[in-house]
Amino acid sequence: MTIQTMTLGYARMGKRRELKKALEAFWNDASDAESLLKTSRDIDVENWKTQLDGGIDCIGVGDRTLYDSVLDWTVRLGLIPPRFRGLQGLELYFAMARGQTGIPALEMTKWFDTNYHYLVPEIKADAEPQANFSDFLEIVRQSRSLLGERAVPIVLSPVTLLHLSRRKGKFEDDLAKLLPLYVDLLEQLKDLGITQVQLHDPIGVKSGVPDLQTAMTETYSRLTEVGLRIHLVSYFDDLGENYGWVTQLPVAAIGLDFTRGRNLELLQTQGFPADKQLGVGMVDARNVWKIRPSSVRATLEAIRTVTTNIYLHPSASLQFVPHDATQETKLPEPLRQVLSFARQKLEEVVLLSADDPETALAQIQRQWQAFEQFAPATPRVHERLRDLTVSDLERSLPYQQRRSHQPQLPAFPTTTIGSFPQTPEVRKLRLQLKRGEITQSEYEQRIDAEIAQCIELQEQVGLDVLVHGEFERTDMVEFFGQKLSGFAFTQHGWVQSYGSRCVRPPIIYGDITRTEPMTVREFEVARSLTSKIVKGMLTGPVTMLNWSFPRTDIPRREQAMQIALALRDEVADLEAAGAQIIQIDEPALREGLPLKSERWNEYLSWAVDAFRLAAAIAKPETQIHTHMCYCEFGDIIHQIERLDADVLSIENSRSNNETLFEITGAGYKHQVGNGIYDVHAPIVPSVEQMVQQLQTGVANLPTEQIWVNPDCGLKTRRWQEVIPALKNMVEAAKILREKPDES
Ligand SMILES: Nc1nc2c(c(=O)[nH]1)N[C@@H](CNc1ccc(C(=O)N[C@@H](CCC(=O)N[C@@H](CCC(=O)N[C@@H](CCC(=O)O)C(=O)O)C(=O)O)C(=O)O)cc1)CN2
Ligand code: MET
Ligand SMILES: [Zn+2]
Repeated sequence: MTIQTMTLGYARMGKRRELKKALEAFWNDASDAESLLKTSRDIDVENWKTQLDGGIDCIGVGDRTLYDSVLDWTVRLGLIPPRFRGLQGLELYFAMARGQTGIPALEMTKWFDTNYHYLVPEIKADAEPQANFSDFLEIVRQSRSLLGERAVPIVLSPVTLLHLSRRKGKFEDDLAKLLPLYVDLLEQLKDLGITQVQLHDPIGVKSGVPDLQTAMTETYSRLTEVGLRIHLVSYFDDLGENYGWVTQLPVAAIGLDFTRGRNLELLQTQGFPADKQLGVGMVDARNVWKIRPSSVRATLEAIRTVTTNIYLHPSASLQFVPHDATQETKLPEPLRQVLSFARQKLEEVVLLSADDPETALAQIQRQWQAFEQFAPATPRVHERLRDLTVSDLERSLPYQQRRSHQPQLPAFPTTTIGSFPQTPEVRKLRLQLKRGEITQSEYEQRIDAEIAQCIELQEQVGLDVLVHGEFERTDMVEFFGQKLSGFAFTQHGWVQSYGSRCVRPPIIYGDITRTEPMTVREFEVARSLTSKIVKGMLTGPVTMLNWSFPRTDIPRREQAMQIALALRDEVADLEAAGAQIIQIDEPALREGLPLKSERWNEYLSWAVDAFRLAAAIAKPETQIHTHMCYCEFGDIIHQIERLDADVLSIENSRSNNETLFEITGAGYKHQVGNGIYDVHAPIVPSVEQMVQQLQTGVANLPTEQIWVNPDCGLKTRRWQEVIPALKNMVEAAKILREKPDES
């Protein structure tokens, strides 16, 4: 019998990133709300058609968003923090996402272990949420006119929403406030003729969530009374210790991720209730590789021995992969043949549901064989890794001893995180180079002019440690991917990171090697233009891995170590070129932490080792900085210490110094740059605000441990925001130098 197929959400930006362009035009007052909303609707319709034409039986709808879908539910549920009261409509929505002068945005953080960021709902104890689901109902109505019965609304579960929120009240009180609103929503969907809904509840895969069983039991008992078929969907890992009771919840169907974690094992050992349907997420929505025929065949067979009452879907929303691999005509054919982006994932789900998928699977098997002959293998890398010893991961002097050999700077030294505005002009240069309209040497000359301007500006502003500005980089990961062999990069492989911002994650397809220095030229240009210290800037091995699409045939650890070797050589080259300070960014280190704490140690042990392998070659005189953003550290602070970076700069400004408290509470002894302004909001922070932030630092850390910097790179900002903001920041540092104790 043919199996039913379903999708759990689709890429949101449009095939040519139409939404990004529409959003940015709207924010820049170059277009109106009408045309923004039209673009968004058009993308939705296009996506629905793609899924319909792809032969999907049940199409997830309602996940389209103008910024972030968690924010959408926050607004629909009327969970508006008091500082936004008085605002309405799109103005309210974008103020919550991006802030307004005097009104800070909601905090932004990572969506589980992905590079997608959501806005954290804030719920006061006395919140009285008033829901308005009209936009969602309108989307559902539109989808039904095109898709009819196939449209299945995607709803974010109140349990996941609350667990991801900053809350002041008791969990059960907050849940009790939300449940009637959700019941109301399902009633209204039912009135539209809807018979089934997806409730996305990924929180169930995290370990150690308190009172989850009570909350989910209460939620699904209430919601199921409305009389719709509820698909409870979980993804990103297995249900772990929750498997037993989750599968007994009063819902019609449960979707599980069979690409990560050990759901198959749980299914085999604990069974699956005969009265429920099992959603099988077997096509990996988080990576770009085609299915491996032997492995999907085995998984499907194993599942079928437990239950045959199944439907098939990708392992999660397809928002995490680009649109269409057939567009990547510049990639070598043997590689392109084994790539699967969103459109190909649909094909895979459909082919697996067919009565006899064998012919198609055999063809995919042949494509994999051709790929394996083609992918680069470099024995030298394996030899180098095999020959490593413990001392290769160790700086030659401990922190306290090497510190005095390193650059001596004024108290509260000021610096930036690396990037400066990526203006349309800089991007255009790259486009011109790509089209052959300018030569490589013209391109470099123009980049060097940007560097020169940036150095001059930093001197004028009075920063202590300068950077070259990263103008030559499309993105901190893609840039290195383009320089290293073993990485492939795409032309159109965009995925949303947050709001209108997208990334093109490179694809790791072979052993990784560095064929030449990657950053030395621009570093030298910058250094030649100033007598101040210029920091060398690198992206760390774990971040490169986590923000790429990795290979699935060798462990992630090995891939991280290969990248680390390449970076180690780069660190040595930067030092040789005169770098006294080198920053190795690891913003994705924390994001890669497994969702289950019992797997943390395994991950952290190799992740931290990879960083150390890259950094430890530095001489004691060289100061190693690292930078992390959008994460909490409290629970992994000892592993952060083990990185043994001399200076750690952290994102902080949107989360009220919590990260700083976590660090100081744990007695962190190395230097810390507590990000004192939020670079992701288009706002210039005042001197007073930054002095205040710094004073929080002073109250918690000895002065000699404190650095002064923004909370992340400035590439998304405009010069007119950056210049006054940095001037204010330097001014704030000066005030602290003069009278550190006064407020
Ligand atoms: N990989 C990654 N993940 C990250 C971050 C990060 O920096 N990198 N930072 C954190 C926040 N996330 C971010 C993600 C993306 C961007 C960002 O600025 N992305 C740019 C794209 C960067 C890029 O590749 N730019 C290309 C230009 C690509 C482009 O749009 N080209 C145009 C032509 C040029 C033009 O007309 O503008 C086209 O192809 O149509 C370049 O500089 O060369 C964007 O969305 O606008 C910022 C932060 C967490 N995760
Ligand atoms: C997402 S972390 C960014 C670090 C990088 N050096 C930059 O300044 O953009
Ligand atoms: Zn950052």
